[in-house]
Amino acid sequence: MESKTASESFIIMNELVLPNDTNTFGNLMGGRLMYWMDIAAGIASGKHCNAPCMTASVDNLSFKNPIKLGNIVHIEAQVSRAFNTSMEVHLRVWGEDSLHQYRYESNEAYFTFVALDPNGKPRKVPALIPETAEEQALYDGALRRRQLRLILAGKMNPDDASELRALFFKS
Ligand SMILES: CCCCCCCCCCCCCCCC(=O)SCCNC(=O)CCNC(=O)[C@H](O)C(C)(C)COP(=O)(O)OP(=O)(O)OC[C@H]1O[C@@H](n2cnc3c(N)ncnc32)[C@H](O)[C@@H]1OP(=O)(O)O
Repeated sequence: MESKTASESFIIMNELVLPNDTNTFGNLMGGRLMYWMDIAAGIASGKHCNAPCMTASVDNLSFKNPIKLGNIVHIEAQVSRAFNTSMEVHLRVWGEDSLHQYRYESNEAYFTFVALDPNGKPRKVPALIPETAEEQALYDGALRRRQLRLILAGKMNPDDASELRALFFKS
């Protein structure tokens, strides 16, 4: 299976915040943003492995700034590392006020997607090649984040999380 570069999975998604997307403060509902982020991450992971993918997990999502009614939601998604059948997708979100021409950071998150075969079972994905320094840093950190999320999901024994343990215990 041929490896693919990180940038081959890069996508940008834009949405306009309409009244039906907002809460009583006139800001974008968090749940609506998560819905769009899920779709963006699904497209990016599908581009990497050329197969249908399922959301396996979403890492902690904190909302730095609300996105206002009438503003544009700008989502960038790119696979940061591929494992065996799963991929970590890095997402960054900005709000854009196109009238006054400025952009503000809204949030950042990591989603994990699993590629599925025609029987709906996890299937192998191509390895990912980071090319830039930023992609390399995301790639390097992905193993630690994977170990943490698998421990929290009860799918990994903390004793086996060597990369994560190395952060706390220096030899
Ligand atoms: C054709 C080209 C298309 C291109 C363009 C497509 C565009 C198309 C756009 C679509 C955009 C919509 C995208 C929305 C997608 C949904 O909304 S999907 C709906 C929500 N998600 C679900 O319902 C998933 C339900 N869960 C499951 O089906 C299964 O638990 C899973 C996720 C498939 C995992 O299966 P499993 O039997 O537990 O398998 P297991 O062998 O233990 O683990 C498989 C992998 O999952 C990982 N994993 C399992 N649990 C976790 C966890 N909690 N955290 C992290 N990783 C985990 C494992 O580490 C393993 O990874 P690898 O080590 O192999 O790399």
